[in-house]
Amino acid sequence: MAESEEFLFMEKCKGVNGIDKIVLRQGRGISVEIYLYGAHVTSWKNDGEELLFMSSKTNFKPPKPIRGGIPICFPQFSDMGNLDKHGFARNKFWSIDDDPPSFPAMPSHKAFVDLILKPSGEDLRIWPHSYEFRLRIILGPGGDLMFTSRIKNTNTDGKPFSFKFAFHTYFSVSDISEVRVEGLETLDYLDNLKNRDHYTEQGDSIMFESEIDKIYLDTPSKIAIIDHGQKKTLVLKKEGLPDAVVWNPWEKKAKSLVDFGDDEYKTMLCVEAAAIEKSIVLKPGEEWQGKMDLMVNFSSYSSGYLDPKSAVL
Ligand SMILES: O=P(O)(O)OC[C@H]1O[C@H](O)[C@H](O)[C@@H](O)[C@@H]1O
Repeated sequence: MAESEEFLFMEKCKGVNGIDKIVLRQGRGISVEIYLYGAHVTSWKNDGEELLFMSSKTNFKPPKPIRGGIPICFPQFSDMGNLDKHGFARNKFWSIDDDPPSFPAMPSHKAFVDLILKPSGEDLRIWPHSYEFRLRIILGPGGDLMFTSRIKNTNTDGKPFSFKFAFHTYFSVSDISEVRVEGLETLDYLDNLKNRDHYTEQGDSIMFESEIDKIYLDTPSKIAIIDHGQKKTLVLKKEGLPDAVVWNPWEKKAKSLVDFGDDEYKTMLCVEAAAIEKSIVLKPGEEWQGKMDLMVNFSSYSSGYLDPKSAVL
């Protein structure tokens, strides 16, 4: 292929308000957009169809976080600490890591980017720890979206640090009343709407008819979001992230969020791969790794998606 015709698997460009953006592409309507502000994925398309929810009211104005897509919560989750809600990683400008230490990549993984976040002098006053947070985002040839998150303690004062973490994914759904989530039934959870008290989920797959904000504990490595309205199933696979948050603000809370449309709760669902209940603790020199893969299948049949023998995965 002539150089001028070369397919661009990765492109750097400008997004809303001139913020640097990376686009990963695989052809056939398969693409991902990532803002360097927050290392925030704002779009994931397969077959031309958008799979992530973005609020029509988000304004892409730092230091406010972007509402929708995939924000990263680090080193704090929610208000479980003294930092700003969900920590600072989603409000920082990340850099492209042009010289990432090598770690396994499949030869077929041509659409990828390595990002890095390190603290500035001012950041160290807010959270007095040195770290290197490396994030590799890969768009597979079939449209799978894969994240590897690596956080290293680079403190020179000999001190460990601890943190919580979440990939706060906002999935786009056709109609929240037509959606069910499989993989979380019968699990223990902390209910954010009830003082984070401990409960056990009953019954079958999770369905939605009111506000939900739960931290499921020790969850399986695969969770399926089955959208009957759109005949699609989104599968979330994870490693190193034992917990899973499920959030939908529903009508009343949606109205109280300035960057969220009043009716938009009907077309989104957050299912967040996370490490919350037990903080991760790293000594100087130690590194933690957490992975999340997202896949879509355009059919909403059965619960066979979580069967290890299923052809889907
Ligand atoms: O409004 P944000 O700071 O982005 O947080 C949005 C939501 O994130 C998580 O899902 C939390 O469990 C919720 O309690 C919170 O409301």
